[in-house]
Amino acid sequence: MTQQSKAGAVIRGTGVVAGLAHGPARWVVRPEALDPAAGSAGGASAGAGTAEGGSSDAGSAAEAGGSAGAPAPDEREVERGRERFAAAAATVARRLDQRAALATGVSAEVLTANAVLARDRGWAKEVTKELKKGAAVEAAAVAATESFAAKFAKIGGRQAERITDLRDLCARVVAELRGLPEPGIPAFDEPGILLADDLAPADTAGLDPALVLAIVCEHGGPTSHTAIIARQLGIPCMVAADGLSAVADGTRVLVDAAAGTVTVEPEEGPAAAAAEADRRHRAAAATWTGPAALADGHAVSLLANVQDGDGAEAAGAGPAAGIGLFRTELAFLDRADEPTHAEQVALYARVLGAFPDSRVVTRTLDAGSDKPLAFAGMTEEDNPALGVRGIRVDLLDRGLLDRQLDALAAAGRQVGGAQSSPWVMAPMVATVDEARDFADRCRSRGLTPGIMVEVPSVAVAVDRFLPHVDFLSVGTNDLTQYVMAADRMSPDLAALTDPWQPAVLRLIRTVADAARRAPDGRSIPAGVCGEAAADPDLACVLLGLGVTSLSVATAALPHVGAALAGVTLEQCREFARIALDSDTARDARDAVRAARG
Ligand SMILES: C=C(OP(=O)(O)O)C(=O)O
Repeated sequence: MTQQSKAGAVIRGTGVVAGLAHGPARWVVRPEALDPAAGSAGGASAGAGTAEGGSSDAGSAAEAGGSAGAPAPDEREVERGRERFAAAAATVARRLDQRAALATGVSAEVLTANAVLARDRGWAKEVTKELKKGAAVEAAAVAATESFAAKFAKIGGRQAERITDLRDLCARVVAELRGLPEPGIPAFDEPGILLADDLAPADTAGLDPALVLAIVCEHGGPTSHTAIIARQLGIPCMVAADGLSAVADGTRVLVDAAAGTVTVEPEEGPAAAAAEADRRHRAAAATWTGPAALADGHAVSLLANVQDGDGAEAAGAGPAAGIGLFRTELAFLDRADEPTHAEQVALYARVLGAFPDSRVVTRTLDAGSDKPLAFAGMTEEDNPALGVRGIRVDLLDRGLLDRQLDALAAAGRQVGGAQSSPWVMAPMVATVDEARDFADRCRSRGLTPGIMVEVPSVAVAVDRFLPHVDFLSVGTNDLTQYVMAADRMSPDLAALTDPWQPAVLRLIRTVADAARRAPDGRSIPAGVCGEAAADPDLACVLLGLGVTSLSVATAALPHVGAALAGVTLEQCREFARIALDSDTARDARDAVRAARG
């Protein structure tokens, strides 16, 4: 750990909002109140002024977790503790409501959701249970919180990411019980980089982007509230930055959220220049309105990735030229039963209707691995990323894919016009047989068939697949996972699953070259719809490699569009040459970034 504090040391994490920032580190101080031991009946009531325990009962105290050694209380003491907790939680909830009223969008929603959590009856009940075991009210609050945190951690996923919200609420309630000011963000007297174990939503929602240049958390995940709000505020953000605690408050750092790095005490001149260049790029993005084109006038097909009707309509209202990836499985993740034909038609028609005159690419259900669908009939597997997922689910239930294609064809007929023969692609295709079978089933319904290029077998032998399909779309997230043999979900392997890996870029070039020279003199569209396309520098490289479209999250469109507007096709080709000529992902990124300036 100590070596990470040295000048030039690099801490790695996961970037969740791209951007670069340079400035002094400012730590959020963790409230000591969250240490259960500090809140026990014997030692935690400082400030609150009362010892919640009463008569002695060693047996119940031993069971009390945070209250070990505390005597069993009488009913009045339990009631007093319950009332004090309820009053403190109500005060915290009221303050959150007040802040929600001043906030907008996701920030307001998050603050309101946390106010609701502060009033949660289950939490209060658990606190009473702890009080009855003899815990002081603060220890009871901490123990009840930790009991829920353990349950959330067991459930995992998004629920686990709510642990931070819960602990933050608990810290606020304990501070209130002690008569102390609420814990939170330090005062910024100059712009700086906010560092934290993990940020609480109540903190993130009130951040001033003029002062907080970037956020780096030692913990947290890409879908945590911190990430969501940072994205809304446009603040570069990194999570899972292992070893961050070794960076002392006040140390100057350079955060590169796109690369997922924090450099401790970097060389001042280059760091300041890089941050300034990034600030310029972001300012250009703020004013970019499309349509996408290169500086030499070459039009670029810049499309949106969506997952439901709302997302499609939001994309339709912006500069996207269409939809390059509609992830249908994400629309049904919470469904126990397969959506009916009518439900599917309604959803697909809404998405197709968002771009009545342009391309909308629907991906058939990519169920499995990190996106389990309850109704897809999958069983638990030891190695789900290499198991039954995507088009392979057809092995379990052939009807599922057919019914989805039927619904999409019906939606296309309903919307009509340019959408009467919707583009549809299959995920996880690995063999020519699968591609041919999928294409036949699409064509028999009047659909336009394509496949994702995400299994290396397709990229390596792409010329054998081209005769069967009308378009290709490279899913760089999975392609990188499978080329590098590195789980895309593992934060420890983030350096391997970096889409700048030259081996991945070489495969993309192979695919783009082959698609341009498809059989029968055809030129088959070959786009990229993975996260790689949302990195402005890498987007330039991908165009230089010859891909025909880029599809990115709607929020990333202006960043990519503005970057493309600043370069010519010849420059993109040069960036591609530089990247392909690199030995490592980091070298490729650094060299292209330096060339782009
Ligand atoms: C776009 C992709 O698919 P997913 O939804 O699995 O990220 C990809 O793998 O790049």
